[in-house]
Parts: sequence; structure tokens; C-alpha cells
Amino acid sequence: MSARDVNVFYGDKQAIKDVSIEVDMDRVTAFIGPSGCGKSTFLRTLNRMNDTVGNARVTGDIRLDGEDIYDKSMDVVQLRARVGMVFQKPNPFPKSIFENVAYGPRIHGLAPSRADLEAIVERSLRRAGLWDEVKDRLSDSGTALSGGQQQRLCIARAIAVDPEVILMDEPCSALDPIATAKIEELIHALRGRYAIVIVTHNMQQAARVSQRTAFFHLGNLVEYGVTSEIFTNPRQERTKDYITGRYG
Ligand SMILES: Nc1ncnc2c1ncn2[C@@H]1O[C@H](COP(=O)(O)OP(=O)(O)OP(=O)(O)O)[C@@H](O)[C@H]1O
Repeated sequence: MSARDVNVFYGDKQAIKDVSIEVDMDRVTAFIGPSGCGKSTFLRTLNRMNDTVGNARVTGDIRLDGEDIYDKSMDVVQLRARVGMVFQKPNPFPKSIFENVAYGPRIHGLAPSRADLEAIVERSLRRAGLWDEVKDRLSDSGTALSGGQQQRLCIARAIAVDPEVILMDEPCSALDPIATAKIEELIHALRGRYAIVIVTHNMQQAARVSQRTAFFHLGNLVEYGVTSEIFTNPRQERTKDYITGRYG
């Protein structure tokens, strides 16, 4: 995915200023920066989630496989299948575990038969590291799972429609350390199969899970590069101040 000269406004207030970035398709990219710097706002431009925010306006050019995702001909439902999203708070549908995962493939026509649908559900739950925990209770409600399991269910739901990119907006902030570690392991396991972009407040997490890091401050993309270099040898003073804990 590539973004060029992206600006986002909420009414008159500019939240993102001229951001350009190339997201590598076979890597995990972390967005870091102090609260309110625009990480989530920018993440949401990548699958047009800002369309659902009444006063938000996006300018610039964002492409997925060379296609302008803001073009009038772009089908937003298809786009959000290709660029899936996992939110801060796990948000399974109030339906069974099976239905949570089956819903997307069904509406996108990916499963011609019941057997195909069952295969997709099993594969997605396996990839999300949840199959062994839920295989005997697929008809239980998704909302009855633990928080960490719910978040892996949401990841399985995103995977089920065969996305190219998965956006994760602070996916562990509502989870305990054990559930967090499982999600981090999962991100490692999914790397290479999907491009993953994760917003995180937790710098250790960014360092653990990502290969590329983008540091945002006051709506600007201050620095973007190889994660180990950003954390050990940042080029910009503002990045250095943030990673050494001087603000944020
Ligand atoms: N719906 C909205 N209407 C108006 N302003 C908004 C809206 N959403 C976000 N903002 C503002 O845009 C700026 C960027 O917010 P955003 O949530 O993207 O930052 P963030 O870096 O993700 O913050 P955090 O780490 O606290 O989640 C902030 O000043 C915020 O107040």
C-alpha cells in the first residue's frame, strides 16, 4: 500500500499533515507516537474507515496494488475485506463463534458450499490460533469467550475473507499480559501472509512485533524506517525524545 500527501481534517482541525508512506506487504509496520498524534486517524484512512466519521475529510492519494482506494469506482465493502481491521476493544458479533467467522465469506460469496464454508472457518480459526480452544463449541456465542479469545476471533473474522492487509488499532490495550503475548505470537505467525499495520502505545510491543516503525507527532510522520534503527539510532531529535521517554 502506498499513501502520498495524505491530509485528514475533522471539520477545520487538521489531524494528519502531508503524510506519505509505503507499507511493505510482507512485513509488520508499527505506528507509534504520543496520544492524539494521529496514529488511529491515519490507520483508518487505509481502509476508508474515516468515511464513517461524519466530519472527517481525507485528501491525498492512497493506493492498494496501484488502485486508488478513494476512487468513486472503489467498492468500500470489498476494500474493507481486502484491508481488514481489528479494533482496540474486541467486537465480535452477538452470534455464534462459527457465524462470526462465516459471515464475511458468505456475504462475499467465497464459499459455494457448506463444506467450503466449514473449511474456511476452520482454516481461519487455526490461523488465528483459536481452533483448539473452540472447535468443540463453535455454536456458542462469540461474546462468551474471554477478551483475548474474542480478539483472536476478530482476527479470524478478518482473515476469513482473505485480506491483503490487516490493520490493528491497539489490539492488546484491553487485554492482560498473557492474552497480549498470544496476540503478539499470532502477529509473528501471520507475518508474510498478510501485511500488518499495528497502532500501539507500547514501544516494547512495537519493537517486538514490527520490522518497520513510523513515528507520528502532531499529525506529522516524523520518521519511518527499520524498527531496530528507529529504536537504537533514530535520525530525528523528536523520535529520540519520544523513545527515551521525554514526552508522550
Ligand atoms: N471524530 C473526531 N472529531 C474531531 N476530532 C477528532 C476525531 N477523532 C480524532 N480527533 C482528533 O484528531 C487528533 C488525532 O487523533 P487520533 O485518535 O488519530 O490520535 P492517536 O494518535 O491515535 O491518539 P491515541 O493514541 O490517544 O489513540 C486528536 O487531536 C483528536 O482529538
